[in-house]
Amino acid sequence: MALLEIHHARFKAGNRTILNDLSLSIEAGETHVLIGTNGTGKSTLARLIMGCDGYRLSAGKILFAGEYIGDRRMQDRARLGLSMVWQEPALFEGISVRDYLSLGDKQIDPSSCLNRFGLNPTHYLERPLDQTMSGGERKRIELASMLALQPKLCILDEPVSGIDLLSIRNILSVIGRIKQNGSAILLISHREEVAAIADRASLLCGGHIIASGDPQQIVEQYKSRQCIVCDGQECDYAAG
Ligand SMILES: Nc1ncnc2c1ncn2[C@@H]1O[C@H](COP(=O)(O)OP(=O)(O)OP(=O)(O)O)[C@@H](O)[C@H]1O
Repeated sequence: MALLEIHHARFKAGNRTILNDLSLSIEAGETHVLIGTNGTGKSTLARLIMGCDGYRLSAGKILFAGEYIGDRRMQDRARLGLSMVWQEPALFEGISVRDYLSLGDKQIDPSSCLNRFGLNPTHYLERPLDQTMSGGERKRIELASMLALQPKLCILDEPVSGIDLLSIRNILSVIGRIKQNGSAILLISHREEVAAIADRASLLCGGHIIASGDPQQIVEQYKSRQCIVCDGQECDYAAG
């Protein structure tokens, strides 16, 4: 049994079909990268898995650890072990970095989480997570929280966007650490170096998974556009 199973998912916004007959499975402990052009439905899929307001399937189902979660609220899904770092880091006004990193397993030392992301605890532990922090800093702190929370599945939407070039390697190695902690990871990214750390990849086109397999092969398929059935035009898969 896979940890996450999505069967024949369909999602409509108004009368537009965004995801169509989408099936995907992620095994426990697996790192899976989801690749696809802008606007093809990657973040929409992540919101559906997380149970964001307004994101419910019109057909198909999502199972987590064998349990149907389609009718569960976001907080309940988090309790089951689903976590996400959003493409645009969230603001947690009023909460300090120390408190934020202590929300999960109390055994985990917030200072060591920060150190692993190249953030000096002396400068960050007592600071509030607000607009005074840069986007890159907030993103690193959210990623650090995945080390502390140890979710069963964490979804990382564009984990290196907003991260400076010199720090990308460090971020990738900490994602490896999140994996070593036992979390399965769904990476949403266009970047080859991110795909390279995955065990498996899936290619999304027009709201439909059109190929899954070895990350390098999927990246080549994506780059060569062999698989982009819609060739940048209105996609056949979205027509249904
Ligand atoms: N609630 C909604 N209402 C209307 N349109 C929506 C809604 N949610 C998503 N969409 C549309 O669905 C399409 C897919 O959006 P999504 O953010 O999932 O793309 P993406 O693959 O993550 O793109 P990117 O790589 O640019 O981040 C877009 O055209 C978006 O405008």
